[in-house]
Amino acid sequence: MEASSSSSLWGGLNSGIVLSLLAVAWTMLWQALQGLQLHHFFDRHSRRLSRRLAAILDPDLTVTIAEYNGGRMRRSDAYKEAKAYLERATREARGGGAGGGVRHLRAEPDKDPDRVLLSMDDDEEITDEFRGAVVTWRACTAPQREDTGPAYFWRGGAGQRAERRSYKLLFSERHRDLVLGEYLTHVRREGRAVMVKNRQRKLFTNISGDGSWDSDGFWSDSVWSHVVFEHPKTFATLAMDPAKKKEVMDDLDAFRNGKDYYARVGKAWKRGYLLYGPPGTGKSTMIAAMANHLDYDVYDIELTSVRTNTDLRKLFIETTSKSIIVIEDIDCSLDLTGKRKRKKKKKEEEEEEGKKDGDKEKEDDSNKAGSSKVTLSGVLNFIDGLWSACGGERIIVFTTNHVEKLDPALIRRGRMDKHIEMSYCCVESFKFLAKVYLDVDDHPRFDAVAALLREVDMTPADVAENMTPKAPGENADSCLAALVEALEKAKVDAALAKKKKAKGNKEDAGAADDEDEEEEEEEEE
Ligand SMILES: Nc1ncnc2c1ncn2[C@@H]1O[C@H](COP(=O)(O)OP(=O)(O)OP(=O)(O)O)[C@@H](O)[C@H]1O
Ligand SMILES: [Mg+2]
Repeated sequence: MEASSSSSLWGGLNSGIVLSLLAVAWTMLWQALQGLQLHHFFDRHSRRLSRRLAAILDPDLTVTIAEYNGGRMRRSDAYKEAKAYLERATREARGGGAGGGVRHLRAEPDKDPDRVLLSMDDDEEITDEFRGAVVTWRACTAPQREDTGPAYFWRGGAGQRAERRSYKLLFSERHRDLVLGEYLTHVRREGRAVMVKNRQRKLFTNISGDGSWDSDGFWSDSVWSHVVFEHPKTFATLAMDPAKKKEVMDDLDAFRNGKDYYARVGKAWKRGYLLYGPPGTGKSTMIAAMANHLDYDVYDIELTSVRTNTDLRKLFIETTSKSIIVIEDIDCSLDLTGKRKRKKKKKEEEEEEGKKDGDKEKEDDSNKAGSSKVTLSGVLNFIDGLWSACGGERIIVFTTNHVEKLDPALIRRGRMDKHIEMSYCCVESFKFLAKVYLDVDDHPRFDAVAALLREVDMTPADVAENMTPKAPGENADSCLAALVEALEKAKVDAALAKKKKAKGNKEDAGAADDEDEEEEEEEEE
Protein backbone atom coordinates (compact mmCIF):
# COMPACT_ATOMS: atom_id res chain seq x y z
CA MET A 1 0.00 0.00 0.00
CA GLU A 2 2.88 2.28 1.06
CA ALA A 3 4.99 1.39 -1.95
CA SER A 4 2.09 1.92 -4.12
CA SER A 5 1.37 5.20 -2.39
CA SER A 6 5.00 6.38 -2.70
CA SER A 7 5.07 5.25 -6.33
CA SER A 8 1.80 7.05 -6.90
CA LEU A 9 3.32 10.13 -5.22
CA TRP A 10 6.30 9.91 -7.54
CA GLY A 11 3.98 9.25 -10.44
CA GLY A 12 1.94 12.30 -9.49
CA LEU A 13 5.07 14.43 -9.14
CA ASN A 14 6.42 13.16 -12.45
CA SER A 15 3.22 13.78 -14.29
CA GLY A 16 3.03 17.23 -12.65
CA ILE A 17 6.54 18.00 -13.89
CA VAL A 18 5.71 16.61 -17.32
CA LEU A 19 2.57 18.72 -17.50
CA SER A 20 4.47 21.84 -16.36
CA LEU A 21 7.14 21.17 -18.98
CA LEU A 22 4.47 20.67 -21.62
CA ALA A 23 2.76 23.92 -20.62
CA VAL A 24 6.10 25.80 -20.79
CA ALA A 25 6.87 24.20 -24.15
CA TRP A 26 3.39 25.04 -25.48
CA THR A 27 3.73 28.65 -24.31
CA MET A 28 7.11 28.95 -26.00
CA LEU A 29 5.76 27.33 -29.15
CA TRP A 30 2.72 29.60 -29.08
CA GLN A 31 4.91 32.68 -28.72
CA ALA A 32 7.09 31.51 -31.57
CA LEU A 33 4.02 30.86 -33.71
CA GLN A 34 2.65 34.25 -32.91
CA GLY A 35 5.89 35.70 -34.11
CA LEU A 36 5.42 33.73 -37.33
CA GLN A 37 1.71 34.74 -37.55
CA LEU A 38 0.76 31.06 -37.74
CA HIS A 39 -1.45 31.04 -34.69
CA HIS A 40 -4.55 31.79 -36.78
CA PHE A 41 -3.90 28.62 -38.74
CA PHE A 42 -3.43 26.48 -35.62
CA ASP A 43 -6.26 28.16 -33.78
CA ARG A 44 -8.71 27.39 -36.54
CA HIS A 45 -7.53 23.81 -37.04
CA SER A 46 -7.40 22.97 -33.35
CA ARG A 47 -10.97 24.17 -32.97
CA ARG A 48 -12.05 22.12 -35.96
CA LEU A 49 -10.31 19.09 -34.50
CA SER A 50 -11.95 19.51 -31.12
CA ARG A 51 -15.34 19.89 -32.81
CA ARG A 52 -14.82 16.65 -34.74
CA LEU A 53 -13.76 14.82 -31.61
CA ALA A 54 -16.85 16.08 -29.81
CA ALA A 55 -19.01 15.00 -32.73
CA ILE A 56 -17.61 11.48 -32.54
CA LEU A 57 -18.19 11.24 -28.80
CA ASP A 58 -21.66 12.78 -28.82
CA PRO A 59 -23.27 12.87 -32.28
CA ASP A 60 -25.56 15.87 -32.74
CA LEU A 61 -28.60 16.27 -34.91
CA THR A 62 -28.33 19.09 -37.43
CA VAL A 63 -30.67 21.39 -39.28
CA THR A 64 -29.25 23.33 -42.21
CA ILE A 65 -30.71 26.67 -43.23
CA ALA A 66 -29.32 27.55 -46.64
CA GLU A 67 -29.05 31.11 -47.91
CA TYR A 68 -30.52 30.26 -51.29
CA ASN A 69 -32.71 27.26 -51.77
CA GLY A 70 -33.90 25.56 -54.91
CA GLY A 71 -33.50 27.58 -58.07
CA ARG A 72 -34.62 30.74 -56.37
CA MET A 73 -32.57 33.86 -56.79
CA ARG A 74 -33.85 35.41 -53.60
CA ARG A 75 -32.35 34.86 -50.17
CA SER A 76 -34.49 32.48 -48.16
CA ASP A 77 -36.57 34.18 -45.49
CA ALA A 78 -35.58 31.58 -42.91
CA TYR A 79 -31.88 32.33 -43.54
CA LYS A 80 -32.42 36.07 -43.22
CA GLU A 81 -34.34 35.60 -39.99
CA ALA A 82 -31.74 33.22 -38.54
CA LYS A 83 -29.02 35.70 -39.52
CA ALA A 84 -30.81 38.56 -37.77
CA TYR A 85 -31.35 36.38 -34.69
CA LEU A 86 -27.69 35.35 -34.58
CA GLU A 87 -26.52 38.92 -35.11
CA ARG A 88 -28.40 39.87 -31.99
CA ALA A 89 -26.98 36.85 -30.14
CA THR A 90 -23.47 37.88 -31.23
CA ARG A 91 -24.07 41.41 -30.02
CA GLU A 92 -25.28 40.14 -26.67
CA ALA A 93 -22.44 37.64 -26.43
CA ARG A 94 -19.91 40.45 -26.68
CA GLY A 95 -21.41 41.84 -23.53
CA GLY A 96 -20.60 38.58 -21.80
CA GLY A 97 -24.06 37.04 -22.18
CA ALA A 98 -25.05 33.57 -23.29
CA GLY A 99 -23.57 32.12 -26.42
CA GLY A 100 -20.25 33.90 -26.17
CA GLY A 101 -16.99 32.81 -27.69
CA VAL A 102 -17.24 34.24 -31.18
CA ARG A 103 -13.73 35.26 -32.12
CA HIS A 104 -13.98 35.85 -35.84
CA LEU A 105 -16.59 38.35 -36.78
CA ARG A 106 -17.96 39.67 -40.04
CA ALA A 107 -18.75 43.39 -40.21
CA GLU A 108 -21.44 44.86 -42.43
CA PRO A 109 -22.72 48.43 -42.72
CA ASP A 110 -25.35 49.24 -40.12
CA LYS A 111 -28.39 51.54 -40.36
CA ASP A 112 -26.45 53.93 -38.17
CA PRO A 113 -23.57 55.15 -40.39
CA ASP A 114 -21.19 55.31 -37.40
CA ARG A 115 -21.59 51.65 -36.51
CA VAL A 116 -21.11 48.25 -38.07
CA LEU A 117 -23.33 45.22 -37.82
CA LEU A 118 -21.39 42.23 -36.52
CA SER A 119 -22.18 38.63 -37.29
CA MET A 120 -20.09 35.49 -36.94
CA ASP A 121 -17.67 34.79 -39.72
CA ASP A 122 -17.46 31.54 -41.69
CA ASP A 123 -16.76 28.43 -39.60
CA GLU A 124 -17.51 30.30 -36.41
CA GLU A 125 -19.85 28.93 -33.80
CA ILE A 126 -22.13 30.38 -31.21
CA THR A 127 -24.11 28.62 -28.52
CA ASP A 128 -27.61 29.47 -27.51
CA GLU A 129 -29.86 28.25 -24.76
CA PHE A 130 -33.58 27.63 -24.98
CA ARG A 131 -35.53 26.20 -22.04
CA GLY A 132 -32.54 24.30 -20.75
CA ALA A 133 -31.48 22.97 -24.15
CA VAL A 134 -28.07 24.15 -25.31
CA VAL A 135 -27.75 24.35 -29.08
CA THR A 136 -24.89 25.39 -31.34
CA TRP A 137 -25.10 27.46 -34.49
CA ARG A 138 -22.32 27.17 -37.05
CA ALA A 139 -21.82 29.50 -40.01
CA CYS A 140 -20.85 27.35 -43.00
CA THR A 141 -19.73 28.09 -46.51
CA ALA A 142 -19.44 25.73 -49.42
CA PRO A 143 -17.88 26.46 -52.77
CA GLN A 144 -20.57 27.31 -55.26
CA ARG A 145 -21.43 24.79 -57.95
CA GLU A 146 -20.11 25.60 -61.39
CA ASP A 147 -23.19 27.47 -62.44
CA THR A 148 -23.69 27.80 -66.15
CA GLY A 149 -27.40 28.61 -66.14
CA PRO A 150 -28.80 31.98 -67.09
CA ALA A 151 -28.34 33.26 -63.54
CA TYR A 152 -24.60 32.78 -63.98
CA PHE A 153 -24.58 35.26 -66.83
CA TRP A 154 -26.92 37.69 -65.09
CA ARG A 155 -24.45 37.80 -62.27
CA GLY A 156 -21.73 38.72 -64.71
CA GLY A 157 -20.10 35.30 -64.89
CA ALA A 158 -17.48 34.02 -62.53
CA GLY A 159 -16.38 35.90 -59.47
CA GLN A 160 -19.69 37.40 -58.50
CA ARG A 161 -20.18 35.05 -55.58
CA ALA A 162 -17.71 32.33 -54.73
CA GLU A 163 -19.54 30.51 -51.95
CA ARG A 164 -22.92 29.36 -50.81
CA ARG A 165 -23.62 30.13 -47.19
CA SER A 166 -25.74 28.32 -44.69
CA TYR A 167 -26.28 28.03 -40.96
CA LYS A 168 -26.10 24.64 -39.30
CA LEU A 169 -27.97 24.17 -36.07
CA LEU A 170 -26.52 21.36 -33.92
CA PHE A 171 -28.44 19.95 -31.02
CA SER A 172 -28.69 16.82 -28.95
CA GLU A 173 -31.06 13.98 -29.81
CA ARG A 174 -32.85 14.39 -26.50
CA HIS A 175 -33.92 17.94 -27.45
CA ARG A 176 -35.23 16.92 -30.85
CA ASP A 177 -38.90 17.81 -30.22
CA LEU A 178 -38.15 21.04 -28.39
CA VAL A 179 -35.74 22.33 -31.03
CA LEU A 180 -37.66 21.27 -34.12
CA GLY A 181 -41.03 22.14 -32.68
CA GLU A 182 -40.53 25.33 -30.72
CA TYR A 183 -37.00 26.64 -30.89
CA LEU A 184 -36.95 27.11 -34.67
CA THR A 185 -40.26 28.97 -34.55
CA HIS A 186 -38.83 31.13 -31.76
CA VAL A 187 -35.73 31.89 -33.86
CA ARG A 188 -37.77 32.89 -36.90
CA ARG A 189 -40.14 35.05 -34.89
CA GLU A 190 -37.38 36.80 -32.98
CA GLY A 191 -35.31 37.20 -36.15
CA ARG A 192 -38.25 38.84 -37.88
CA ALA A 193 -38.65 41.25 -34.97
CA VAL A 194 -34.95 42.17 -35.18
CA MET A 195 -35.29 42.69 -38.93
CA VAL A 196 -38.27 45.01 -38.47
CA LYS A 197 -36.29 46.99 -35.91
CA ASN A 198 -33.25 47.29 -38.17
CA ARG A 199 -35.29 47.81 -41.32
CA GLN A 200 -34.26 50.67 -43.56
CA ARG A 201 -37.26 52.05 -45.31
CA LYS A 202 -37.06 52.23 -49.07
CA LEU A 203 -38.31 54.48 -51.80
CA PHE A 204 -39.04 52.47 -54.94
CA THR A 205 -39.48 53.71 -58.46
CA ASN A 206 -40.55 51.93 -61.62
CA ILE A 207 -38.35 54.11 -63.83
CA SER A 208 -35.61 51.95 -65.42
CA GLY A 209 -36.89 49.06 -63.35
CA ASP A 210 -35.80 46.43 -65.85
CA GLY A 211 -33.49 44.84 -63.34
CA SER A 212 -30.70 45.89 -61.05
CA TRP A 213 -28.12 44.53 -58.63
CA ASP A 214 -29.66 43.92 -55.27
CA SER A 215 -28.05 44.48 -51.88
CA ASP A 216 -27.00 40.81 -51.76
CA GLY A 217 -24.89 41.21 -54.87
CA PHE A 218 -27.40 39.35 -57.06
CA TRP A 219 -29.03 40.43 -60.25
CA SER A 220 -32.69 41.03 -59.63
CA ASP A 221 -35.11 41.41 -62.51
CA SER A 222 -37.61 43.26 -60.34
CA VAL A 223 -39.69 45.93 -61.99
CA TRP A 224 -38.75 48.23 -59.12
CA SER A 225 -35.47 49.87 -58.25
CA HIS A 226 -34.97 51.56 -54.92
CA VAL A 227 -33.00 53.91 -52.70
CA VAL A 228 -33.11 54.31 -48.93
CA PHE A 229 -36.07 56.48 -47.95
CA GLU A 230 -34.81 59.34 -45.81
CA HIS A 231 -37.36 62.15 -45.92
CA PRO A 232 -37.24 64.28 -42.77
CA LYS A 233 -40.85 65.54 -42.97
CA THR A 234 -43.20 64.43 -40.23
CA PHE A 235 -46.66 65.53 -39.17
CA ALA A 236 -44.91 67.56 -36.47
CA THR A 237 -43.54 69.92 -39.13
CA LEU A 238 -46.43 69.80 -41.62
CA ALA A 239 -48.51 72.99 -41.61
CA MET A 240 -52.18 72.15 -41.77
CA ASP A 241 -55.42 72.85 -39.95
CA PRO A 242 -54.79 71.04 -36.62
CA ALA A 243 -58.20 69.32 -36.60
CA LYS A 244 -57.68 68.09 -40.15
CA LYS A 245 -54.20 66.88 -39.33
CA LYS A 246 -55.46 64.93 -36.34
CA GLU A 247 -58.21 63.42 -38.45
CA VAL A 248 -55.65 62.20 -41.01
CA MET A 249 -53.35 60.81 -38.32
CA ASP A 250 -56.23 59.02 -36.59
CA ASP A 251 -57.35 57.62 -39.91
CA LEU A 252 -53.84 56.26 -40.60
CA ASP A 253 -53.61 54.73 -37.12
CA ALA A 254 -57.01 53.09 -37.51
CA PHE A 255 -55.87 51.64 -40.82
CA ARG A 256 -52.61 50.31 -39.41
CA ASN A 257 -54.38 48.65 -36.48
CA GLY A 258 -57.36 47.52 -38.51
CA LYS A 259 -56.26 44.04 -39.60
CA ASP A 260 -59.08 42.32 -37.72
CA TYR A 261 -61.65 44.88 -38.79
CA TYR A 262 -60.83 44.49 -42.48
CA ALA A 263 -60.92 40.70 -42.13
CA ARG A 264 -64.25 40.85 -40.30
CA VAL A 265 -66.00 43.02 -42.87
CA GLY A 266 -64.40 41.13 -45.75
CA LYS A 267 -62.49 44.04 -47.25
CA ALA A 268 -58.96 44.00 -48.64
CA TRP A 269 -56.61 45.65 -46.14
CA LYS A 270 -55.91 48.77 -48.17
CA ARG A 271 -57.01 52.37 -48.20
CA GLY A 272 -57.00 55.04 -50.87
CA TYR A 273 -56.20 58.69 -50.24
CA LEU A 274 -56.72 61.47 -52.73
CA LEU A 275 -54.66 64.56 -51.99
CA TYR A 276 -55.71 67.56 -54.03
CA GLY A 277 -54.89 71.22 -54.06
CA PRO A 278 -52.78 73.85 -55.85
CA PRO A 279 -49.04 73.31 -56.42
CA GLY A 280 -46.91 73.90 -53.33
CA THR A 281 -49.59 73.18 -50.75
CA GLY A 282 -47.80 70.12 -49.37
CA LYS A 283 -49.24 67.06 -51.12
CA SER A 284 -45.91 65.33 -51.68
CA THR A 285 -44.81 66.49 -48.24
CA MET A 286 -47.89 64.88 -46.72
CA ILE A 287 -46.99 61.54 -48.36
CA ALA A 288 -43.54 61.67 -46.75
CA ALA A 289 -45.14 62.47 -43.39
CA MET A 290 -47.55 59.54 -43.82
CA ALA A 291 -44.71 57.14 -44.64
CA ASN A 292 -42.73 58.32 -41.61
CA HIS A 293 -45.77 58.09 -39.36
CA LEU A 294 -46.61 54.55 -40.42
CA ASP A 295 -43.02 53.42 -40.98
CA TYR A 296 -43.95 52.13 -44.44
CA ASP A 297 -41.98 51.87 -47.68
CA VAL A 298 -42.99 54.13 -50.56
CA TYR A 299 -43.58 52.93 -54.13
CA ASP A 300 -43.68 55.92 -56.45
CA ILE A 301 -45.26 54.94 -59.77
CA GLU A 302 -44.42 57.04 -62.81
CA LEU A 303 -47.50 56.08 -64.79
CA THR A 304 -46.24 57.44 -68.11
CA SER A 305 -43.42 54.86 -67.97
CA VAL A 306 -45.83 51.96 -67.57
CA ARG A 307 -46.49 50.51 -70.98
CA THR A 308 -49.59 48.38 -70.48
CA ASN A 309 -52.26 47.46 -67.95
CA THR A 310 -50.47 44.14 -67.50
CA ASP A 311 -47.27 45.98 -66.55
CA LEU A 312 -49.24 48.02 -64.06
CA ARG A 313 -50.59 44.86 -62.47
CA LYS A 314 -47.08 43.40 -62.33
CA LEU A 315 -45.90 46.52 -60.54
CA PHE A 316 -48.64 46.11 -57.98
CA ILE A 317 -47.94 42.43 -57.41
CA GLU A 318 -44.28 43.17 -56.72
CA THR A 319 -45.01 45.71 -54.00
CA THR A 320 -44.64 44.48 -50.46
CA SER A 321 -46.95 44.78 -47.50
CA LYS A 322 -46.67 47.86 -45.27
CA SER A 323 -46.23 50.22 -48.16
CA ILE A 324 -47.64 53.39 -49.67
CA ILE A 325 -48.17 53.26 -53.42
CA VAL A 326 -48.13 56.73 -54.90
CA ILE A 327 -49.24 58.07 -58.26
CA GLU A 328 -48.50 61.80 -58.34
CA ASP A 329 -50.34 64.22 -60.59
CA ILE A 330 -52.71 61.54 -61.79
CA ASP A 331 -54.46 64.05 -64.07
CA CYS A 332 -51.21 64.75 -65.95
CA SER A 333 -49.87 61.19 -65.98
CA LEU A 334 -52.53 59.91 -68.32
CA ASP A 335 -55.52 61.10 -70.18
CA LEU A 336 -57.84 59.38 -67.75
CA THR A 337 -60.20 62.27 -67.50
CA GLY A 338 -63.46 62.01 -69.33
CA LYS A 339 -61.89 59.57 -71.76
CA ARG A 340 -65.04 57.55 -71.86
CA LYS A 341 -67.09 60.64 -72.61
CA ARG A 342 -64.81 61.75 -75.39
CA LYS A 343 -64.68 58.29 -76.88
CA LYS A 344 -68.45 58.24 -76.98
CA LYS A 345 -68.62 61.64 -78.64
CA LYS A 346 -65.99 60.67 -81.15
CA LYS A 347 -67.83 57.46 -81.94
CA GLU A 348 -70.94 59.41 -82.69
CA GLU A 349 -68.97 61.71 -84.99
CA GLU A 350 -67.38 58.75 -86.71
CA GLU A 351 -70.70 57.10 -87.20
CA GLU A 352 -71.90 60.28 -88.79
CA GLU A 353 -68.92 60.40 -91.09
CA GLY A 354 -69.30 56.69 -91.82
CA LYS A 355 -65.76 55.93 -90.83
CA LYS A 356 -65.01 52.25 -90.96
CA ASP A 357 -61.64 52.14 -89.31
CA GLY A 358 -62.72 54.46 -86.50
CA ASP A 359 -61.82 52.08 -83.69
CA LYS A 360 -58.22 51.87 -84.72
CA GLU A 361 -57.82 55.61 -85.00
CA LYS A 362 -59.46 56.06 -81.63
CA GLU A 363 -56.88 53.77 -80.07
CA ASP A 364 -54.04 55.62 -81.79
CA ASP A 365 -55.38 58.91 -80.57
CA SER A 366 -55.64 57.80 -76.98
CA ASN A 367 -52.06 56.64 -77.09
CA LYS A 368 -50.68 59.85 -78.50
CA ALA A 369 -49.81 61.14 -75.03
CA GLY A 370 -46.90 58.69 -74.93
CA SER A 371 -46.07 55.05 -75.48
CA SER A 372 -48.21 54.18 -72.43
CA LYS A 373 -51.30 52.13 -73.13
CA VAL A 374 -52.54 52.15 -69.57
CA THR A 375 -56.25 52.84 -69.54
CA LEU A 376 -58.68 54.11 -66.98
CA SER A 377 -60.03 50.60 -66.52
CA GLY A 378 -56.46 49.37 -65.97
CA VAL A 379 -56.01 51.89 -63.18
CA LEU A 380 -59.41 51.08 -61.67
CA ASN A 381 -58.48 47.41 -61.65
CA PHE A 382 -55.13 48.27 -60.12
CA ILE A 383 -56.88 49.99 -57.24
CA ASP A 384 -59.64 47.57 -56.45
CA GLY A 385 -59.46 44.60 -58.79
CA LEU A 386 -58.96 41.08 -57.50
CA TRP A 387 -55.20 41.47 -57.56
CA SER A 388 -55.29 44.53 -55.36
CA ALA A 389 -56.22 42.35 -52.38
CA CYS A 390 -52.92 40.43 -52.56
CA GLY A 391 -50.43 41.07 -49.80
CA GLY A 392 -52.49 43.46 -47.69
CA GLU A 393 -51.64 46.54 -45.64
CA ARG A 394 -51.20 48.95 -48.51
CA ILE A 395 -52.12 52.56 -48.86
CA ILE A 396 -52.69 54.02 -52.31
CA VAL A 397 -52.26 57.77 -52.71
CA PHE A 398 -53.15 59.85 -55.74
CA THR A 399 -52.27 63.52 -55.94
CA THR A 400 -53.71 66.07 -58.30
CA ASN A 401 -53.89 69.81 -58.81
CA HIS A 402 -57.23 69.50 -60.64
CA VAL A 403 -59.61 67.23 -58.81
CA GLU A 404 -62.49 68.41 -60.97
CA LYS A 405 -60.85 66.94 -64.05
CA LEU A 406 -60.75 63.38 -62.71
CA ASP A 407 -63.22 60.73 -63.73
CA PRO A 408 -65.69 60.26 -60.86
CA ALA A 409 -65.22 56.48 -61.05
CA LEU A 410 -61.56 56.91 -60.21
CA ILE A 411 -62.12 58.86 -57.03
CA ARG A 412 -65.33 57.40 -55.70
CA ARG A 413 -65.28 56.19 -52.09
CA GLY A 414 -64.08 52.63 -51.96
CA ARG A 415 -61.32 53.50 -54.39
CA MET A 416 -60.13 56.79 -52.96
CA ASP A 417 -61.65 56.44 -49.50
CA LYS A 418 -60.41 59.69 -48.06
CA HIS A 419 -60.22 62.96 -49.96
CA ILE A 420 -57.88 65.49 -48.37
CA GLU A 421 -57.79 69.04 -49.60
CA MET A 422 -54.45 70.79 -49.23
CA SER A 423 -55.12 74.49 -49.37
CA TYR A 424 -53.37 77.86 -49.37
CA CYS A 425 -51.68 79.00 -46.21
CA CYS A 426 -54.10 80.18 -43.55
CA VAL A 427 -53.20 82.24 -40.47
CA GLU A 428 -52.86 79.15 -38.23
CA SER A 429 -50.58 77.46 -40.76
CA PHE A 430 -48.47 80.61 -41.01
CA LYS A 431 -48.03 80.74 -37.20
CA PHE A 432 -47.14 77.05 -37.24
CA LEU A 433 -44.54 77.59 -39.97
CA ALA A 434 -43.15 80.66 -38.14
CA LYS A 435 -42.57 78.46 -35.10
CA VAL A 436 -40.98 75.70 -37.18
CA TYR A 437 -38.83 77.90 -39.40
CA LEU A 438 -38.00 80.89 -37.18
CA ASP A 439 -38.76 79.53 -33.72
CA VAL A 440 -41.01 82.50 -32.87
CA ASP A 441 -44.41 82.26 -31.19
CA ASP A 442 -45.28 85.89 -31.60
CA HIS A 443 -43.91 88.94 -33.41
CA PRO A 444 -45.09 92.52 -34.15
CA ARG A 445 -45.33 91.64 -37.86
CA PHE A 446 -47.73 88.74 -37.27
CA ASP A 447 -50.80 90.98 -37.57
CA ALA A 448 -49.68 92.42 -40.91
CA VAL A 449 -49.01 88.94 -42.27
CA ALA A 450 -52.34 87.63 -40.97
CA ALA A 451 -54.26 90.53 -42.54
CA LEU A 452 -52.55 90.01 -45.89
CA LEU A 453 -53.09 86.23 -45.81
CA ARG A 454 -56.81 86.83 -45.45
CA GLU A 455 -56.76 88.88 -48.65
CA VAL A 456 -54.32 87.01 -50.83
CA ASP A 457 -53.59 83.34 -51.57
CA MET A 458 -50.07 82.15 -50.89
CA THR A 459 -49.00 78.52 -50.72
CA PRO A 460 -47.27 77.09 -47.62
CA ALA A 461 -44.29 76.44 -49.94
CA ASP A 462 -43.96 80.20 -50.68
CA VAL A 463 -44.53 81.20 -47.06
CA ALA A 464 -41.91 78.68 -45.93
CA GLU A 465 -39.45 79.89 -48.56
CA ASN A 466 -39.83 83.52 -47.44
CA MET A 467 -39.25 82.50 -43.85
CA THR A 468 -36.06 80.60 -44.60
CA PRO A 469 -32.98 82.63 -43.62
CA LYS A 470 -30.72 82.78 -46.65
CA ALA A 471 -27.70 84.67 -45.36
CA PRO A 472 -25.80 84.61 -42.06
CA GLY A 473 -27.23 87.93 -40.77
CA GLU A 474 -30.90 87.08 -41.45
CA ASN A 475 -33.26 86.56 -38.55
CA ALA A 476 -36.97 86.48 -37.73
CA ASP A 477 -37.32 90.27 -38.27
CA SER A 478 -35.81 90.29 -41.74
CA CYS A 479 -37.58 87.08 -42.81
CA LEU A 480 -41.00 88.32 -41.70
CA ALA A 481 -40.34 91.68 -43.41
CA ALA A 482 -39.54 89.77 -46.60
CA LEU A 483 -42.75 87.78 -46.20
CA VAL A 484 -44.86 90.94 -45.78
CA GLU A 485 -43.21 92.38 -48.89
CA ALA A 486 -43.88 89.20 -50.88
CA LEU A 487 -47.51 89.15 -49.74
CA GLU A 488 -48.00 92.79 -50.72
CA LYS A 489 -46.51 92.10 -54.14
CA ALA A 490 -48.74 89.04 -54.51
CA LYS A 491 -51.73 91.21 -53.62
CA VAL A 492 -50.87 93.77 -56.31
CA ASP A 493 -50.28 90.99 -58.86
CA ALA A 494 -53.59 89.36 -57.98
CA ALA A 495 -55.43 92.68 -58.42
CA LEU A 496 -53.79 93.23 -61.81
CA ALA A 497 -54.59 89.68 -62.91
CA LYS A 498 -58.21 90.13 -61.84
CA LYS A 499 -58.46 93.36 -63.81
CA LYS A 500 -56.92 91.74 -66.86
CA LYS A 501 -59.30 88.81 -66.62
CA ALA A 502 -62.31 91.08 -66.30
CA LYS A 503 -61.13 93.00 -69.37
CA GLY A 504 -60.62 89.76 -71.28
CA ASN A 505 -64.08 88.55 -70.33
CA LYS A 506 -65.57 91.84 -71.47
CA GLU A 507 -63.79 91.60 -74.80
CA ASP A 508 -64.91 88.00 -75.22
CA ALA A 509 -68.45 88.98 -74.40
CA GLY A 510 -68.19 91.84 -76.93
CA ALA A 511 -66.85 89.49 -79.59
CA ALA A 512 -69.58 86.99 -78.81
CA ASP A 513 -72.19 89.75 -79.11
CA ASP A 514 -70.73 90.77 -82.48
CA GLU A 515 -70.83 87.14 -83.62
CA ASP A 516 -74.42 86.80 -82.44
CA GLU A 517 -75.36 89.98 -84.29
CA GLU A 518 -73.61 88.72 -87.43
CA GLU A 519 -75.41 85.38 -87.14
CA GLU A 520 -78.74 87.14 -86.65
CA GLU A 521 -78.05 89.33 -89.68
CA GLU A 522 -77.16 86.21 -91.71
CA GLU A 523 -80.32 84.51 -90.58
CA GLU A 524 -82.37 87.59 -91.47
CA GLU A 525 -80.76 87.71 -94.91
N1 LIG B 1 -48.27 72.29 -45.54
C1 LIG B 1 -46.94 72.40 -45.54
N2 LIG B 1 -46.24 72.34 -44.40
C2 LIG B 1 -44.92 72.48 -44.38
N3 LIG B 1 -44.18 72.66 -45.48
C3 LIG B 1 -44.82 72.72 -46.65
C4 LIG B 1 -46.22 72.58 -46.74
N4 LIG B 1 -46.58 72.68 -48.02
C5 LIG B 1 -45.46 72.85 -48.71
N5 LIG B 1 -44.41 72.88 -47.90
C6 LIG B 1 -43.01 73.06 -48.31
O1 LIG B 1 -43.04 73.41 -49.68
C7 LIG B 1 -42.31 72.53 -50.48
C8 LIG B 1 -43.15 72.05 -51.64
O2 LIG B 1 -44.24 71.28 -51.19
P1 LIG B 1 -44.79 69.99 -51.93
O3 LIG B 1 -43.79 69.48 -52.89
O4 LIG B 1 -45.29 69.05 -50.92
O5 LIG B 1 -45.99 70.60 -52.75
P2 LIG B 1 -47.03 69.82 -53.65
O6 LIG B 1 -48.38 70.14 -53.14
O7 LIG B 1 -46.68 68.40 -53.76
O8 LIG B 1 -46.82 70.55 -55.04
P3 LIG B 1 -47.09 69.97 -56.51
O9 LIG B 1 -48.56 69.96 -56.72
O10 LIG B 1 -46.42 70.97 -57.39
O11 LIG B 1 -46.47 68.63 -56.58
C9 LIG B 1 -41.88 71.39 -49.60
O12 LIG B 1 -40.51 71.24 -49.68
C10 LIG B 1 -42.27 71.75 -48.19
O13 LIG B 1 -41.14 71.96 -47.42
MG1 LIG C 1 -45.95 67.21 -55.34
